[in-house]
Amino acid sequence: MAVYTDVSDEDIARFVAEYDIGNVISFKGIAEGVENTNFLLQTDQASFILTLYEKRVNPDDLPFYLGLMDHLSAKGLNCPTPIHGRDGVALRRLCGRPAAITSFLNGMSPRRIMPHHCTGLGTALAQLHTAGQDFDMYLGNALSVKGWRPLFESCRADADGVQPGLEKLIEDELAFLEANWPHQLPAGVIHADLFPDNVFFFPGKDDVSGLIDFYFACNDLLAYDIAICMNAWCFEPDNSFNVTKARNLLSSYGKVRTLSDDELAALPILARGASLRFLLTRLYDWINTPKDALVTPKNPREYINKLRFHQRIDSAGAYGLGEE
Ligand SMILES: Nc1ncnc2c1ncn2[C@@H]1O[C@H](COP(=O)(O)OP(=O)(O)OP(=O)(O)O)[C@@H](O)[C@H]1O
Ligand SMILES: N[C@@H](CCO)C(=O)O
Repeated sequence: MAVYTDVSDEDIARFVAEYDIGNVISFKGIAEGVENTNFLLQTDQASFILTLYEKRVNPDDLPFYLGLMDHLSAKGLNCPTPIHGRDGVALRRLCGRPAAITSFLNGMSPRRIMPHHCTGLGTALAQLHTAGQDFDMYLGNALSVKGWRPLFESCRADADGVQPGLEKLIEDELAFLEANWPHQLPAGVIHADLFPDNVFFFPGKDDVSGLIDFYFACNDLLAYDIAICMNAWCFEPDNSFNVTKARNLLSSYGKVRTLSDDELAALPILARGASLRFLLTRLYDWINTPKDALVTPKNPREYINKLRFHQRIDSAGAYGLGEE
């Protein structure tokens, strides 16, 4: 569960009085999610999400995230819209934490991922990249190549305790990625955490109905975001790679934003980087989450398997391209 900060009825009534969104009729903590405290807030006008930003979010980065959601919503992308108070301010404080209200999105994240979900995902991801091109704020990716080594150093001593040989696997992979990372590819705003729990669909529909959780968004290589999605969406629970899902993702993306030959050629290395990034953050959480914590850390081993898969790939053809 993820309600780290308790908010009383009086606190919420006082907070909502700063906005023109009606009177509170219900207010409930949301169990899903691990990073921030989220509440479903219903007023006599509409439903909203109230988020209190917890430790992992740097408060200095919040204007970027909220500004980006404002920008993308204005461009017609279905993402949470920050609600501004009567004074025009969207980012406030509640119970000692930075807090904001955003619009509630209907739809559900898919429980079982089917190939058609990956088609919708590719379209939505390319729309996000296109809509983000003229966003005028910049936030570097703290979790790209330069950030991986310090993260590794902070948990390398415990790596082999999670899986024998893991320290060497990561050390070798880091050295490879640091030497070969394709820094020159087209860049822009990326979501950077577009896992199935952050993508909504209406039942029986192929198109994405909404994207949420922009709190890892940043400026980085656009194709790196595709690699993150490929890892999160195109492997089956038994760790096998589903080439149909990958083909659907890449081909629907390409219909909205053309992928250059250089981006396509770089996909295997980007996918290795995307595997290492989530392997490292999961490894860190696995080692550092107290046993009695309210949240269960995600298993890093899943990303060892993904990394090993991409290490064996030498061209993007293995991801289903050219097979349509
Ligand atoms: N704008 C929204 N509309 C509808 N539901 C939302 C919205 N924002 C969040 N939720 C709900 O709250 C849950 C948690 O949100 P979110 O994923 O942003 O939390 P988080 O703590 O940042 O989690 P994580 O980083 O682990 O994915 C979502 O799974 C979804 O059910
Ligand atoms: N999506 C991340 C966790 C939330 O940021 C993961 O699966 O490791």
